[in-house]
Amino acid sequence: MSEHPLRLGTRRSKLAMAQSGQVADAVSQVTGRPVELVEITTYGDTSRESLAQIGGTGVFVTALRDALLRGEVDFAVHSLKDLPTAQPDDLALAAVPVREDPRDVLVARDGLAFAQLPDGARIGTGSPRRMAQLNAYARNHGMTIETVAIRGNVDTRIGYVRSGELDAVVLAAAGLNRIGRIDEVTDFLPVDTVLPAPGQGALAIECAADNADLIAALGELDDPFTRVAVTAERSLLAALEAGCSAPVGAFADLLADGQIVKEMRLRGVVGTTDGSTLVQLSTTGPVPETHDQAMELGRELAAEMLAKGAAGLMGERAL
Ligand SMILES: NCc1[nH]cc(CCC(=O)O)c1CC(=O)O
Repeated sequence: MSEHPLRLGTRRSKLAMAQSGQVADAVSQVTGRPVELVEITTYGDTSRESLAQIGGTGVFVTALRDALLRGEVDFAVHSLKDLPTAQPDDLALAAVPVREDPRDVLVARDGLAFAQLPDGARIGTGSPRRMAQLNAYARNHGMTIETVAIRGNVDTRIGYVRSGELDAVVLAAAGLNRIGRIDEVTDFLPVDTVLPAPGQGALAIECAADNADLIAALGELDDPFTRVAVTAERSLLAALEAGCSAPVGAFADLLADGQIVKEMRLRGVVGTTDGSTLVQLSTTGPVPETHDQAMELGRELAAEMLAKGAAGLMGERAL
């Protein structure tokens, strides 16, 4: 391949720079070419409006995609959970690298775990999905908590705890891992308590659909299992006709019998943000071998959830 560096378009937030830097290293290993980071500012980075007001996390993605399509950069790295479920024809999802910790975590004052929070504890999160599941858990365990809508980068969010304004905030483990702050976690929330966002913990490496050489080179970083798992999770989200700011959680994992992987399980949840109603279901089937099979698993679970009233619980996107 030629000598000129590959240009990786990235947002300039700490999280984006960290994950782009890690992927840049991996890409230059597999391609033998240097990779340079090209910083791109997105509307979501400068706006103080809430995510729902500016149209969801898709705003973070659009500016990077525009730069790709204009040929200003060769590829981009996204947090998969921020990617809209519809893949544009002119862009290729060249690789989904192996997923890291998909869980949500608590960063609380005084090292407190979730179960140790006092009555009336104020917990910050901007995510209706997290609110719905935390409030449902509290209701079912005789706790009273107050979920408080916040947004901002990781520093800002953890800052609310350090300043004493909130008792705790909820964040994704993967993000804290990538920026080297995982030691500030005071509780890892099991996926049985809080199902993560579809695709949480996974990255997406995207480039122009007509760049076959680059697609092939980046494909070295693809993890086929992560890809089918997140495909099923995102298919569920799409079939519920929900966006990335909807109160929808989904997680696909493997069920093994000893060392032998038997099946894939897909779990999904939708709920009201106050936690008074949750529709939570799971389905299990053969590990999908194709994109279409993974899509089908997501659609099947969505149909069952819709039959149980899921559609009526998704009107809360404004939170
Ligand atoms: N909502 C923004 C966002 N997008 C991706 C991550 C974390 C990394 C990931 O889930 O892959 C975060 C931060 C968070 O939710 O705490």
